[in-house]
Amino acid sequence: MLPLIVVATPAEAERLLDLNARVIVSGVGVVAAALATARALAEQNAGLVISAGIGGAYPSSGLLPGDLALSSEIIQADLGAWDGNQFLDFDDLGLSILPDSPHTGRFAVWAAAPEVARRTGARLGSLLTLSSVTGSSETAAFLEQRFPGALTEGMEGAGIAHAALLAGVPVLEVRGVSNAVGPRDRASWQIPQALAATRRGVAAALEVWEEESESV
Ligand SMILES: O=C(O)c1cccc(C(=O)CC[C@H]2O[C@@H](n3cnc4c(=O)[nH]cnc43)[C@H](O)[C@@H]2O)c1
Repeated sequence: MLPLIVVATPAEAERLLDLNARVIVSGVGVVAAALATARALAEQNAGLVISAGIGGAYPSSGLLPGDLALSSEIIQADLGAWDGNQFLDFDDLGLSILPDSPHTGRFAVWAAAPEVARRTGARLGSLLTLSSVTGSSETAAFLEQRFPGALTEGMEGAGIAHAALLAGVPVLEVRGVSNAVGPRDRASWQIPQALAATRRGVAAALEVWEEESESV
């Protein structure tokens, strides 16, 4: 079973097409990503799902454009309710993303993620998914405080993880850092460096997956 790689845009797919995996382009955002992943897994099963692409790094992570982040956990960070200026998450609200069991939108990942991080020198930590790009230092600080140790944000990971969970397939998120999370400064985004980092992470994940598959 080939691994499935899900990216948001054709530019993110371009550098991955020669790898030994099926690559699909979902479109941007958590819903587009979930739907595309669910459809792809229904068409053809996969042994591993990789959510890959560029992302923003939280200032306290110390990550810079061109660096690589891998998920130890994938968190759907904007699930909840505002009560005045207090944010209540699904734990507080007693809500679940699943119909018949508790799940707050914090997704466990593939057990080999630490090995991929070791081989690449990537940082391993929580990767957040949001429906919009954070555009202020205040919001970045709020998210860092709610999710201590969070490395990056993107817009697709949790949707891909949700579809993978329903299909019973392990998932990993790989983000090459293109920008710092904070005030919008699109001109400073370093996309080629981020795409190169993404490829490095995905290639290492496939290497580990192939070794694991050969040993069983
Ligand atoms: O602000 C703009 O002008 C603009 C123009 C083109 C693209 C964008 C995006 O925001 C792309 C979102 C896309 O890239 C991922 N991404 C990259 N950096 C971040 C971030 O700091 N926060 C959230 N998502 C980010 C995301 O996964 C999307 O696929 C903006």
